[in-house]
Amino acid sequence: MSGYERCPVDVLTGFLGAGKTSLLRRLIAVDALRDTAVLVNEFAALPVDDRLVSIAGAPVGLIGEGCICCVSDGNLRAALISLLDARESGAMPPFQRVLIETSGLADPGAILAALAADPMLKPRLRPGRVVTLVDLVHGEATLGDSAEAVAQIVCADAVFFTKRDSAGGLEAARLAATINALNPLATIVPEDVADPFAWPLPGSGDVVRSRALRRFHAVPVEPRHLEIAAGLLTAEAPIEWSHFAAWLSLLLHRHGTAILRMKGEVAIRGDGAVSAVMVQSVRHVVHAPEHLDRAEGTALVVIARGLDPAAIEASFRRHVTGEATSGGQERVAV
Ligand SMILES: Nc1nc2c(ncn2[C@@H]2O[C@H](COP(=O)(O)OP(=O)(O)OP(=O)(O)O)[C@@H](O)[C@H]2O)c(=O)[nH]1
Repeated sequence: MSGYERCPVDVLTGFLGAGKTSLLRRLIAVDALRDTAVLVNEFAALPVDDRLVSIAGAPVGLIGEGCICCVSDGNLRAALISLLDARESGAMPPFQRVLIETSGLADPGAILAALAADPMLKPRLRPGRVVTLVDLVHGEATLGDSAEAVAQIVCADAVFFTKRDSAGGLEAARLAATINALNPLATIVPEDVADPFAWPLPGSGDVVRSRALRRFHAVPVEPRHLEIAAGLLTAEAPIEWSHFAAWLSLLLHRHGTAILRMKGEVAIRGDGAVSAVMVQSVRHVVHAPEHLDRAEGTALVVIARGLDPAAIEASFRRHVTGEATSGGQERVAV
């Protein structure tokens, strides 16, 4: 039997692009993840969050491709067991807490329910806190059209608003009212708090959570993400930034509401040298590109709703890389 007590599992969730990785990086910077094993899950195949968090110097584990709540919960289970075994054998530092960053489409209620029911994990882990990030710029639209975002609110212990610098106080007040109606048990963490996991919650966390989970199961949310699909854009050679920027701007202008998220690295051709940037968009909003130390090649994940990723790829090849397409029909007219 292990000499460790049951380890709390905290869950950091929030819809695509809500700011989960950014918060993780800030927590690392203020040393709030000391003694914490971090597991990161991506919906799409490219683990770019690993690279982003690695920039901030944290050890992270990745839980494969897919969304842990409904595609690969076996992966999450295996990752947790190997973490705990490594801690017991001394192969890992003696962490006191596990923090799971879910994919933007995860249903955290399903994750916690699966962990609580697992005979191998139950004696070694206990539920911690679910913190749901809500993006003030896109939160209202997302809660209006995405069952996944609603599910993330419904099982939150705490909700933390992000992108306050890009939105007014009115959005915060409106969203707080919506959130309160969806989940009156969720505490809205004040904006100046650095670590929402450390903000005190009213009452016992376990009592609050079990009530929240009951409430969650009463809500008819379809946890499968059938109409959402991810694609990967790659290029054999570094690309011309101006071509890429023009293509992206037209694509988002025309299909911004269908393109939920784009994230990844673009290798750019320069004067005799290749540079690389991390490019991100959330719906139609493109965030400032972040320069990377080294170029590993263009690899961009696109997550779209109701738009075939193969058509986006065909458009990208035609307008940006100039590479021949494999005969896919180009339905994304940009
Ligand atoms: N203006 C502003 N931008 C932010 C803030 N937090 C995050 N962002 C930007 O929003 C984009 C998405 O942030 P991420 O931290 O990658 O979001 P995420 O939730 O991890 O995204 P997924 O893993 O794809 O679901 C990035 O370009 C961030 O720089 C914020 O508070 N203000």
